[in-house]
Amino acid sequence: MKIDGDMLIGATRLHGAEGDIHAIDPRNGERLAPAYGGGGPDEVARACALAAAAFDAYRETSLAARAGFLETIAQNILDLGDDLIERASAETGLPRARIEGERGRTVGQLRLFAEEVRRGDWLGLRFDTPSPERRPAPRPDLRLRHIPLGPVAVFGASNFPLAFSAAGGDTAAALAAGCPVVVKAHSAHPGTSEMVGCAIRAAVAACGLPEGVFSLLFGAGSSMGTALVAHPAIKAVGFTGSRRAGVALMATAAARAEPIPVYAEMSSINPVFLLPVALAARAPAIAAGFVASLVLGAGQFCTNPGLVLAVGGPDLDRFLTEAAAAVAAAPATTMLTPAIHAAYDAGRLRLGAHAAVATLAEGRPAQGPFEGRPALFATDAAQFLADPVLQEETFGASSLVVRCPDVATLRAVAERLDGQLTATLQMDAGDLDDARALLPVLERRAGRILVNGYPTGVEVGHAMVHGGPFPATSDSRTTSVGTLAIRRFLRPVCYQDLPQALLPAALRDGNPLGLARSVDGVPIVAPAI
Ligand SMILES: NC(=O)C1=CN([C@@H]2O[C@H](COP(=O)(O)OP(=O)(O)OC[C@H]3O[C@@H](n4cnc5c(N)ncnc54)[C@H](OP(=O)(O)O)[C@@H]3O)[C@@H](O)[C@H]2O)C=CC1
Ligand SMILES: O=C(O)CCC(=O)C(=O)O
Repeated sequence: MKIDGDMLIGATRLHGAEGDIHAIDPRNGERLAPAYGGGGPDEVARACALAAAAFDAYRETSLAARAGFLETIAQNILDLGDDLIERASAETGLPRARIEGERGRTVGQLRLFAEEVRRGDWLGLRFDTPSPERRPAPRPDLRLRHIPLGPVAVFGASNFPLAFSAAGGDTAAALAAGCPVVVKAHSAHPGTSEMVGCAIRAAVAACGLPEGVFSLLFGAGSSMGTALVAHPAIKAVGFTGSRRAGVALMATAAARAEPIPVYAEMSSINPVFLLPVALAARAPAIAAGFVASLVLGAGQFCTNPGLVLAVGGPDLDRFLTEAAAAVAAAPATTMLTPAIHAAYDAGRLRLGAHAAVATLAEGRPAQGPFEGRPALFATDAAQFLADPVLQEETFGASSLVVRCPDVATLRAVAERLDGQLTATLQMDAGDLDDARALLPVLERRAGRILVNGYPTGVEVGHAMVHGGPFPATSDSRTTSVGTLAIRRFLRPVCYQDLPQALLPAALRDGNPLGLARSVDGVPIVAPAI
């Protein structure tokens, strides 16, 4: 597919005039054509006006039509074929197989949301039956459904050019909810974004939807991204990236005349707790699994295991020997962008130079210009607690092991951790009491708790939570992966004593759409239709 470097503002292609953006192939540092013209306030205003104009029509599309739209996007992405795989690989340095897997996840995610939309449970229909005879006051007829919030701004993530970008989880969830979407493409993969944007735009046209359902903008985050979040038509924001940018967007959203929710997924170091019985029984196997997770994708996952906590002693020493050997044997790997590589190297060198930190191993030296060397560091619990810098995310394949004198200290350290996306326990049956004591702490700290696995690799499903307390995310009540993510873009509306003719179909007597509902607090499953 030919790419032009244009923004997609509804059905119009437009080349921005606010400075050129070039993707860089991080495998060799070469600039990739074409140049993408950055947009400014005019393009933001145009995309937002179209999105606002599309909202009422789009949000009242039938569930079947909306699901069909999501499925058409999925098919159109697949139809981009190898061009998409090659471009995404060139723009990110991620290998083909990874991009192919990510495309499968992206398409699967859209299809899962299509099923979710059709089922309609997310409308959360509730009925309180009226009681005109009730004294002292009659009870009104109350009916509740959830409606979409309005146009959503989505920021593509550098580390998932497909699954967390133009047609990624935030876009899929917002479109499923009935919200038009304006994407601010990540400047690292504009070509991939344009291709996927075209696939969405073609689906908009094929499904007969208003053009403003989807727009794609290019431009600098700090100017155009900020203008997008500040625009009055935008009613919510989905973001995956750095804590700095996420916090800036939260501040912009909070300072608006009408503040709006920002769902930002930011930084997490994903602690892995090695409990004593498991460590004694299988230190080498745990080390092998841990290092595999650490170096996966050059460590460029927000679920990367950046912190390990264990009780010091010979069993931990065995783990460290094995893990250090595996890290030392691991190759340096191309990182997503020159800036991400530079930030990783700076973080790795800062940790290595920290007076309270020992360098246990570094991976093989870099061969290419933007390759990151894996690294493993160690400190002890007292030092870790004394310096908050040691809790900061080093985005890449770097991890810090914290030696604790006993299990009570392990728990005390857990109490002091920032909010996390995940917390992992390596445990055997003999660790159950320690695990039970840790669990309430981990529940307060993390969105997902795993046993005997590793945090990288997030399953897209109905029970997944990819979220957690700040700074893992800006709103711990939600998830950015899985069908529950649709809730971020909905709000409840109660209809009191409306005549049947005025009620939305989902709330009319006789359940004409055949949807699940609760009546006077009692759930009633959807009839099979
Ligand atoms: N938690 C996670 O999953 C991830 C964390 N990161 C962290 O982020 C670092 C940088 O990576 P990157 O992906 O570029 O992440 P950034 O957070 O820097 O950028 C993400 C998006 O936000 C935009 N942006 C940047 N600053 C602002 C701002 N002040 N106001 C509004 N929008 C802004 C960027 O625009 P522009 O296109 O102009 O850059 C980009 O579109 C990594 O080194 C890593 O530490 C990265 C990826 C994922
Ligand atoms: O590991 C995953 O599948 C998702 C991770 C993620 O959200 C991220 O790295 O930004």
